[in-house]
Amino acid sequence: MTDISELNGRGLVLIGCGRMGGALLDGWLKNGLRPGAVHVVDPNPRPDLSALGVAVNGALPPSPAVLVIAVKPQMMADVLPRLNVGADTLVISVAAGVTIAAYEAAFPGAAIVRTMPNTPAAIGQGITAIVGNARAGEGELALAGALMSAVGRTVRLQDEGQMDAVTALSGSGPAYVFHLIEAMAAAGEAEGLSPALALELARATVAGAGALAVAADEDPAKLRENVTSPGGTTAAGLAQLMDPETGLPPLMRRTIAAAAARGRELGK
Ligand SMILES: NC(=O)C1=CN([C@@H]2O[C@H](COP(=O)(O)OP(=O)(O)OC[C@H]3O[C@@H](n4cnc5c(N)ncnc54)[C@H](OP(=O)(O)O)[C@@H]3O)[C@@H](O)[C@H]2O)C=CC1
Ligand SMILES: O=C(O)[C@@H]1CCC=N1
Repeated sequence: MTDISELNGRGLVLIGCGRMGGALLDGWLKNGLRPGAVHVVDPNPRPDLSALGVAVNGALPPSPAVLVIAVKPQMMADVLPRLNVGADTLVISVAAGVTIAAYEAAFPGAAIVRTMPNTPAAIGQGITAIVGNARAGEGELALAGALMSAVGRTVRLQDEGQMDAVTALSGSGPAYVFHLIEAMAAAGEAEGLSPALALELARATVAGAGALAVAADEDPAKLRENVTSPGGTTAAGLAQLMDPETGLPPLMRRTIAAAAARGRELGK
């Protein structure tokens, strides 16, 4: 089954409808999941859910087709023991760090798919990495892929061991890019631009460069070279940014290593 509207029969339960769970839910509803087929559990649910026809904090179906877990990793010890799933319920997690083994302990025998989406999912431009346990066959992986494809691209991992690095790169990555926008705007202000103009230029530059990086045939290194005139302004800026000791590469190395290490800690 790879059409998410086919979930409309047995339904989907979403545990945690915050920033990530909410973005996923919006994508599913836009892509054929009936609101009446969705049950959300959340202590402070979004006010629009009931009006949409989504069941909120009511009795859960005993054997939904899919159970999606989108609470903070720190909540798992409290949340997982309260959940029951049917023999053929597919359990999908979006949580950082929490391992397939932890879900297998909570839901013995269940098909588990661990995923890592990111917040551009809110506009259908996310990227989600997907890996399943031994019980998750092609059908379950395809269903998880269909759900995540509703909010952007998907990639399958062969090895769950890659998930902390993926989380550090693409899961957390949007925050790094937003901080890049903040830092570029602040630097523009320091050079005399108004805050509004600096932010507009920084935002549009990152958006345009990101779109070009995806659309162009050339790789990012060639796109960078295309901007860089010998002896020009870009070369002067890049000499700072690409400094092997103080530039972006060692900083990004430390950034992603720290995020991946935190993912490993959250999984303990
Ligand atoms: N945000 C991101 O960029 C990404 C997040 N993730 C993962 O998604 C998960 C959720 O993160 P995020 O959406 O950012 O966090 P949020 O805090 O925005 O969402 C979590 C939601 O779960 C609710 N909640 C708390 N306790 C319970 C409970 N016992 N039962 C049901 N719901 C509960 C929270 O309610 P309340 O706020 O009232 O406590 C909140 O609405 C995390 O595991 C995170 O690792 C994955 C990829 C990217
Ligand atoms: O910060 C976090 O832990 C989550 C996981 C990836 C993005 N946000």
